[in-house]
Amino acid sequence: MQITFIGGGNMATAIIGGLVAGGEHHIRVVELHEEKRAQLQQQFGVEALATLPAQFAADGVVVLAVKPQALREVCLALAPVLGNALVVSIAAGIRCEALARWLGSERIVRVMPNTPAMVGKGVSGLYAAANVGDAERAAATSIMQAVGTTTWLAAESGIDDITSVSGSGPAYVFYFIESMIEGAVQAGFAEDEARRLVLATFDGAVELARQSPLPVATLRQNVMSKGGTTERAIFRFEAEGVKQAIIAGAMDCRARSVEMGIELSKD
Ligand SMILES: NC(=O)C1=CN([C@@H]2O[C@H](COP(=O)(O)OP(=O)(O)OC[C@H]3O[C@@H](n4cnc5c(N)ncnc54)[C@H](O)[C@@H]3O)[C@@H](O)[C@H]2O)C=CC1
Ligand SMILES: O=C(O)[C@@H]1CCC=N1
Repeated sequence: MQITFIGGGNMATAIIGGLVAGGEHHIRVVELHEEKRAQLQQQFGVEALATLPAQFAADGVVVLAVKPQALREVCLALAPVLGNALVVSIAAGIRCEALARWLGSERIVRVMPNTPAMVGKGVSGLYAAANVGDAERAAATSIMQAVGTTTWLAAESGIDDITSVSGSGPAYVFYFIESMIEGAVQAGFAEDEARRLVLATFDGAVELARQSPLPVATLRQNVMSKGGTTERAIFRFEAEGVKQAIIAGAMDCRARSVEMGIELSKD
């Protein structure tokens, strides 16, 4: 499969990294910045172009991986050369209706990936415009499965939902990790050791949650001895509204996805 990425930034790099590790595809990247082109070429051995190619293979897939604010311009430039290629947009917010209008094509799949794709542990939500066929859906699934797990969403609004969970979720987790590292440093550990301990704690806790038949809340309660140390920490989190803040943050994230769709699809 010929896969052309438009935009070679953070998310494209994560997906390309996963695809290259899995082998087999012909990958091209169109990227404005020379430094990033050189980096992509050197790191992954992919073809890196400064401008859009003149044509795409009939079974080609174009992955739109620029910021949502740049998408309209990119689509308008792409329209005359797109031919029959399938378009996979990973941009947050922008609806199929706007993409179809700009591209003059309805062969569109929206995907909400996440950066752990870089290490083969991505989570991607997929949604296809109404008249996208099974072969195109299978092509999009196979690209995203090369870098992690996939789930098809029945409604386009599911993309807003999953953005607030797995799309943006790695940042929530990194925020928690950062906070625990800062706590460990305050407790007296050197930065390196703090990082190692916190990451191992996350690894262990996630693996336990994965393997255990118990609800996550029970696993938490099992750490909290009555009158003990953990209880003191969790009581503080509850008093400070940490859980409510995380839930509210995720809801704000979802609302921003809806808002971006409206804001950036007008023209
Ligand atoms: N970073 C993340 O965790 C996730 C990002 N996304 C979506 O992925 C898209 C890209 O996000 P990031 O990779 O974080 O942004 P980024 O800013 O790292 O990458 C965008 C790249 O596109 C390039 N670019 C801009 N205009 C271009 C043009 N006309 N032609 C070719 N290249 C052009 C830029 O030079 C930049 O390297 C966004 O639409 C975002 O909503 C989706 C899921 C997760
Ligand atoms: O923050 C953003 O807008 C993008 C979409 C999901 C993750 N990063």
